[in-house]
Parts: sequence; C-alpha cells; structure tokens
Amino acid sequence: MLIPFSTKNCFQLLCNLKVPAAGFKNTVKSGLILQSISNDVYQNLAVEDWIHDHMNLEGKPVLFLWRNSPSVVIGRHQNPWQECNLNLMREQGIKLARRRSGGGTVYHDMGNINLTFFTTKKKYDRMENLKLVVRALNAVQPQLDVQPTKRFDLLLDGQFKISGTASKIGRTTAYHHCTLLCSTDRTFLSSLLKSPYQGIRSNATASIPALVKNLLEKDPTLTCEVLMNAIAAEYAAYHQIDNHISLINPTDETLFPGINSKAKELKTWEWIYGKTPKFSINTSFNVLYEQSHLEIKVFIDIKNGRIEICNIEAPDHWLPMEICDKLNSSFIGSKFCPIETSMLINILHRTCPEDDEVHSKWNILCEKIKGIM
Ligand SMILES: Nc1ncnc2c1ncn2[C@@H]1O[C@H](COP(=O)(O)OC(=O)CCCC[C@@H]2CCSS2)[C@@H](O)[C@H]1O
Repeated sequence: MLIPFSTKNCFQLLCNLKVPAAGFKNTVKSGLILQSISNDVYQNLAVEDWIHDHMNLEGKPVLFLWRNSPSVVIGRHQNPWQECNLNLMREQGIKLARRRSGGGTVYHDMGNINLTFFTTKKKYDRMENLKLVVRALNAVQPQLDVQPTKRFDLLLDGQFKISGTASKIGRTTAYHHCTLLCSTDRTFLSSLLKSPYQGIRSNATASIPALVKNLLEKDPTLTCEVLMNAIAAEYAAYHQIDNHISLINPTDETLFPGINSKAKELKTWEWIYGKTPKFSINTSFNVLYEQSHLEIKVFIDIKNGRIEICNIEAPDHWLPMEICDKLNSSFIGSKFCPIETSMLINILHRTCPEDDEVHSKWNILCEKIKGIM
C-alpha cells in the first residue's frame, strides 16, 4: 500500500521529524533527508522496506543516511557460506543480514556510511546519485580523485574502492543504496569476507572482491560526520530543499506503522540462511583416531538452508555403513546450522544409549560437519 505524502501518516511523519510546519511550507520544495538514530542493521534495512512499500515518492525523493554496528550484508541471491567466514562472525558477534537488493557482500561498521536514494522508478538514476556524492566529497576536499565506474563503484585514485552499489526496483518506486568507506576496520573487513569453506557448488551471485581504502586514510579531516553533512548539503542544494537532516527512530510505530514486524522478518533464520539458492558441498576431512588417519568424505545438498541429501562416508572398518547411514538420515530436513546439528546428535545418541564408541565416532563426525556450517 502506498501512503501518499499528504495523508495523515505522512503529516505525522513530518511532524515527528520535527520539520516546522511553516518552514516546511515555505522552504521545502520537495524531498526529505533522513538519518537513522539506530545502528541496528535489521532495523535500518526495515526502514528501507517501509519507505519502499508505503511512501509515494512522486516528486518527493528521499535520501536516507544510516550506519551500522559491525555486520556483514549479503545480496538477495547470495550464499553466506560462500561469501564470508561464519565461524569468525559468530565468534566475534558480527551480525549477518540479507538485504532485498541484489549484488555482492559488504562489511559495515560505524566507519562506513550507507546512503539510500529513494525515487520513483522513472527518476531512478544511479550515476546521478554517485555524481552527487562525488560533488559532496570534492566540496570538502577538492583534491580528492574519486570517480564512478561502469559498475557503479566509486574509486579513489583510480584503484581503491570506497563505495559499492546495489538497488531494488519495484513496481512504482525504486531505491539505489551505496556504502561509503570512511574509517572502517579494513583488516577485519577482509578477514570476515574470506570464506574458509571448500567444495561449495552453487549458482548464487558471487561478490567481486576489490582493493578498498578509507577516505579518512587519505585525509584525516574526512570523518563520517563531515561526510554525511556534506552529502546532505549537496542533496539539499541539488533538489532545492531545506538542508535539514531529520533524525528518525526505526522502531517508532507511530511514524512507520508495521515496521517492527519488517525488522523481525529480516532477522529470521528463514530469511538470512533459508533464502540461499540451492547449493551442494563436496569435500573431505582427515580425522586422527587412535593414532590412525581416516579420510571422511562428505556430499551434502542444501535447499532453502536445509539438508536435502546427506552422504557422510567413513571407512567401513571404522564406522560400519549402516551406523554411518543412521547419522546421514538424521540430518535430512534439518537446518544447515551448528546449533541444530548439536541438538540432532543428542537425539541420535538416545537411540542407542549404551554404545559409547559409536557416540564418540558420531561426535567426531558432527564436530567436523559443524565446522563447515
Ligand atoms: N563497505 C564497503 N564499501 C565498499 N566496498 C566494500 C565494503 N565492504 C566490502 N567491500 C569490497 O567490495 C567487495 C564486494 O563488491 P561487490 O561489487 O560484489 O558488492 C558490492 O559492492 C555490494 C554493495 C552493496 C551496498 C549496499 C548498501 C546498503 S546495504 S549494502 C568486497 O569483496 C570488498 O572487496
């Protein structure tokens, strides 16, 4: 449902945004600049969904500025096991989010700015938006050499990526969102975006790795605050609107009715992992058991994030096939996820409570499988 700008809802939006009514009438021709007070990636992505689904952007473009606590954001059609180090992320408490737009995987932290340009489908123009960002950067530092590329990245000094782009085009409205690296932890970025998982086969969209750099490394005055203000000023000038950034709270249901359920959906396992395009894993592990080396072969098919086919093969003298197959069949239908695997093995143990040796061998196999989840 589109909620036009002039409805009660939008009136509320503008009031709550603290835009003085008179000032709004006199100075604002069209458009809004919003900035989130939240650093939660799911809440901020929910704001994008809400604006996309409910606002009538005809003649009233919106710029949304937002930053997140450390998170990895994958594209709509990507495979997180292929794109990032999920074990490291869990260890470090890094959130994983799947966005609704296509494209590759990026890392966000408080040193990365996200910009979402909302327009009607007709007015959607990524190059125009990127040129606006370049003008803003040059307004604060005229010496910066920043250029948009054909794939809508922004490159610093002709070689370092400082911004990546993705977009979503709906029936009537569209948005183009991009990152801007100001002072992100680059070491962390590259270690998180390196997948340790081997033998994955899939048709999921693959990311295009690039050399990245922070703007602050080029000029220490280019802080996130300076950059956000510069972009807002350039946006206001370009659209001839008031240079005012309205702070919004993405959990405010009076402003965005239904937004919390959008954030909740974006946080679910079913959305983040379950939307992964079907894939398979063909790999092997070496296991040391009582001084001998064993080779364990693994073939797994995963659909909607759940195990569809599972063939774990151990040497028959170590674990007879029928015992190994009990483990294989217990995996069918379960989430490709270490927590679910731990629960599953506990249930399986209860089917033969007295056999400690089998338990320990199943445990060894499960620990190995959890390592690739
Ligand atoms: N934050 C950030 N900014 C720019 N480039 C990055 C970033 N994080 C990682 N990278 C580099 O880009 C590639 C992936 O490039 P690739 O071109 O595959 O993907 C993208 O650029 C997607 C951009 C999505 C922007 C959205 C805006 C709001 S929510 S996320 C990655 O391997 C790194 O080398």
